[in-house]
Amino acid sequence: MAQPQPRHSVGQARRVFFERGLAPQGQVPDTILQSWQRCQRLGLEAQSHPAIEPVTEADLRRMRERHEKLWRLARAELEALATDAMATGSIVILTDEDGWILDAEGSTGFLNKAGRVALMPGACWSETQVGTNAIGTAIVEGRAVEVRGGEHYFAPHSILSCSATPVYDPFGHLVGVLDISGEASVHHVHALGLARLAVANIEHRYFEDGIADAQVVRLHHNPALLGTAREGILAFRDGRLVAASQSGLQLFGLERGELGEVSYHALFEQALSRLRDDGVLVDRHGRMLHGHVQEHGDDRPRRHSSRPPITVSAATRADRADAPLFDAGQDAELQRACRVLDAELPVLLLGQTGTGKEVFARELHRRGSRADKPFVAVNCAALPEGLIEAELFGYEDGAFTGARKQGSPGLLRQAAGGVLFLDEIGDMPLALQPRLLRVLQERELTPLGGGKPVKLDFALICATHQDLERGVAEGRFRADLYYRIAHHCVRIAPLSDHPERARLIRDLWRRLDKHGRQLTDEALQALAGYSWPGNLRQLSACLRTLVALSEPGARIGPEALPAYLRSIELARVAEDPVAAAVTAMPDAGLEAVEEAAMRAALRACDGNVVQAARRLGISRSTLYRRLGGGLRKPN
Ligand SMILES: Nc1ncnc2c1ncn2[C@@H]1O[C@H](COP(=O)(O)OP(=O)(O)OP(=O)(O)O)[C@@H](O)[C@H]1O
Repeated sequence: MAQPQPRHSVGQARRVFFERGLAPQGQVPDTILQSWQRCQRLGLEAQSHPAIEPVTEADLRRMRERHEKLWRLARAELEALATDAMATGSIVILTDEDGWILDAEGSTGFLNKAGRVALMPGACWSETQVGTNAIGTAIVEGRAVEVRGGEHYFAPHSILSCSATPVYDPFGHLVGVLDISGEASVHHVHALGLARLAVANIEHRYFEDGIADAQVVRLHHNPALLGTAREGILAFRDGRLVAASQSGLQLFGLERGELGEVSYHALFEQALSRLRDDGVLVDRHGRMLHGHVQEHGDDRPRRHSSRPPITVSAATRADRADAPLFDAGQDAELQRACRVLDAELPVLLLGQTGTGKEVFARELHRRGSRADKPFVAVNCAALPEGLIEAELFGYEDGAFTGARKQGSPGLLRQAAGGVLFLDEIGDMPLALQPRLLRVLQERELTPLGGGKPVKLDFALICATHQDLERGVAEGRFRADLYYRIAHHCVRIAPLSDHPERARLIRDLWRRLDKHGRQLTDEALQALAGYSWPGNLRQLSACLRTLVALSEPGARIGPEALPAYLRSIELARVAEDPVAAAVTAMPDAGLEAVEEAAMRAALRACDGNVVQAARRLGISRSTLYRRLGGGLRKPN
């Protein structure tokens, strides 16, 4: 990164370089000196006015059209930065990958001043044409660069102070530059940091369109940062890392040039299915990362894409070996909701991901009067926005490009007589909400592309993990649709709030295992002590894996549990001193965390191995093996 230099030393450095032909080592940042040397080799004349010819309005329009994606994804950042820039008398600039300025916004006063040196839309600020400047030099260097006053190669540009950060697409290709420029006489301390943050947001948005034929993984040590620009995003195609965000690369100490070279197994110890099932994945350094997998290219972020976006099925059978479990409270909820549904009124299921909303909806279908008719489940978050309308409402022959020859009846008609389950209703695009509302009110549908209105007959269950009331308050969800679907709400509690997790685990275990496998008390205690952020989905996947990996009749102890249960959560079960030791080292590898937990437990138990092992829920021999000699033997 360019270091700010006192102005007098730049003047001196210019004299040394341009008049005496020597390298002013240490007087300007190396980046600037190297750029001056490149410009000199090109024969640029520093005291002259560079010839910058902005393109015509029509060419600029075409250029913007060609870079529509960059412009669209950068729009929100440009607008936000332009407001700040106005207040500080500076401007924000977006260029393409060659330095052609697509947009400049901010302080009108400074826009005029910058225009006098052709820092304006339609001009090209590549280093070869304009000499050392933040935009052009950032493109050459491939990283953020600050160029202040006299550090610009051409003397007339010394009125500018500019901070530029290149923008890369997920595959590591340079797509543009975001620059903040202002008066050279003012030191814009935060400009480079602001440009970097804005670019991180833009690059993050590039992944919203998905990556075709790739599995996109979003990860972070801290689950609270998932969904923000700080999460690491990695995309794998055929087991190879083909795309990544800057934070994704940083997480593994990788360079952009390594995209396409690194295999999944070089980065992770566990299979990707672990992340899908448990919401956590251990990497090659033993670090536990939280996150989720987004399957194959789509135009919106997906949740739980392991499930197909649309399924049409018959009612589930109650006598299945893995039939769901409902406690007395849930059973009462089911009975009430069943009556509501049979009265042709909609039911809304609310709950965190994996709490069992779809399982609950299927059970409602099974118990209700429409059990012999189809159950049509639509995951609104997993369907591309452009397809939701056609899939739901159907279309006539040739209604839009790509439409099937003979048209499609749409899912609303396919649900005829049965139950339509709209999962993730909170992700229903705003533009489609009035149409859905109309259909729900009129129970009649006119397919896309025209045709006769058709009478509809289905019972509606909606589900979401989102706070829809907040969605209404923030204008993301229509109030009239909300009141229509939220007639009867059922809240499904997260596992962390379950009052009797141990009993639930025992009951689930009995359902899953028919061959006498037993969980030891320690294992049960550890399982019940964990908060299960992925709820029943995570717990159920964990128990199924334990059954699959053990022999009939086996006793399953804590050593068989997944690593995330054996370390951090065991420590939490074991109360404060241990939990404190573990939470104090959020970035440490798993082994180090486990060891810290063991040592803290030993200290808390005054060196008594038996007590410490019990407290941690692990065997004495494991504690001896891991901590070696020097442990006090029990009497
Ligand atoms: N009542 C239950 N009994 C047993 N297992 C259950 C139950 N409910 C859910 N599960 C387990 O959890 C998994 C996830 O449930 P489900 O798909 O219904 O969750 P969800 O709340 O709809 O999740 P999402 O919001 O992510 O779509 C199920 O596949 C099943 O393994």
